[in-house]
Amino acid sequence: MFANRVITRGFASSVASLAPKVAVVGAAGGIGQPLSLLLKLNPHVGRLALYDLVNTPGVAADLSHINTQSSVKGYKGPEQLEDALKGSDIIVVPAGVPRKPGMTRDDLFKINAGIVKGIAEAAVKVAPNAHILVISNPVNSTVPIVAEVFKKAGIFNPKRIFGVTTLDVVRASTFVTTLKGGDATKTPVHVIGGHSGVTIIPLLSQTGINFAKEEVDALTHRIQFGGDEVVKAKEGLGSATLSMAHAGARFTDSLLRALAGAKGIVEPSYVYSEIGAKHGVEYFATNVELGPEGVAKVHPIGPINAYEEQLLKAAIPELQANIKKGVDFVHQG
Ligand SMILES: NC(=O)C1=CN([C@@H]2O[C@H](COP(=O)(O)OP(=O)(O)OC[C@H]3O[C@@H](n4cnc5c(N)ncnc54)[C@H](O)[C@@H]3O)[C@@H](O)[C@H]2O)C=CC1
Ligand SMILES: O=C([O-])CC(=O)C(=O)O
Repeated sequence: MFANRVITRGFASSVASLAPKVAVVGAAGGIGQPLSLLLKLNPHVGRLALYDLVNTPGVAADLSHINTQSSVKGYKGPEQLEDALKGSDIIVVPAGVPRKPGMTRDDLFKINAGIVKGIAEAAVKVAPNAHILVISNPVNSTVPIVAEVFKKAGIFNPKRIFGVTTLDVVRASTFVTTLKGGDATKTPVHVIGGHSGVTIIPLLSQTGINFAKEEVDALTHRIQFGGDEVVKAKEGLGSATLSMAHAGARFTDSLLRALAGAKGIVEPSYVYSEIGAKHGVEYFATNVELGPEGVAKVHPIGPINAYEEQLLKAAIPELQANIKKGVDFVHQG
């Protein structure tokens, strides 16, 4: 259900329509700009609010000339953050610094933790019912940061906070079909765990495809470290932006459709999870069925083989440490 439905008139239309509001925080960045473009093209978006510390008036002016139904408004600087978020149904957060070669996602914590915490605090004030889609790394820690800010305010709703891990399944489908053939758009791969290195656990046994042991090793490594391929290729100029914009737009589109009542929409996401709790972690990525309230059902891991059991075992201590770091940051910071 949309948190903040309002009636507005669509572009060039005399018919009043419901207008879900999506805010993008970090909208002028490498992910933010193409993501905002894809959202401007999405017919389910009614109002697009673009927030960043810099350049958003220009990005908004540019996108506003596209003849789709949604309105676009730019907001710049901390004094405009609350106005940008106010009344949002969905807040997508690709704000913060990206990796350079040699860095881990956890190395970004120092800068990005404070950025994400500040955005969550503003959301608590002006958009307490918004669904928050966290892209900023390290996702394993930034999702707990958002959750703890909402818990502190006494309004935590686990159905509304998502770590966007869609890029992991997008990559997994691409890499599997590159090796084995087939249509990547019709070859889903269940990827569970978190969003960094060994915490990314592809469940290749669930694809129904036969792999040799060396193929499983190579694919697992490539899916776990796909982000590093892009960081290396960009030679210090950042990490994945275009593929991430696609992944973020896909997740936002799925959620918008589910909020509007569409059934059977399943996307992977790193969420507060009873499935995770069984393995000793509060947050865990698995397939999630989306519904009118956000998370409708967190799907179980499903059958896994001995190889994947080992991957899971290796992931848990790192995930626990990443989650604790995020939780502690909110209570100490
Ligand atoms: N979840 C995932 O699968 C992925 C996550 N990422 C992460 O997304 C984040 C953004 O990456 P890029 O767009 O490439 O970086 P970028 O540096 O190109 O853009 C980041 C934007 O955030 C803005 N920003 C900084 N502080 C802000 C604040 N307090 N409020 C609002 N905006 C603020 C900057 O001005 C900049 O425009 C990084 O942390 C990166 O690691 C990147 C790829 C995939
Ligand atoms: O690798 C990075 O730092 C960005 C990211 O999360 C990804 O591409 O999966």
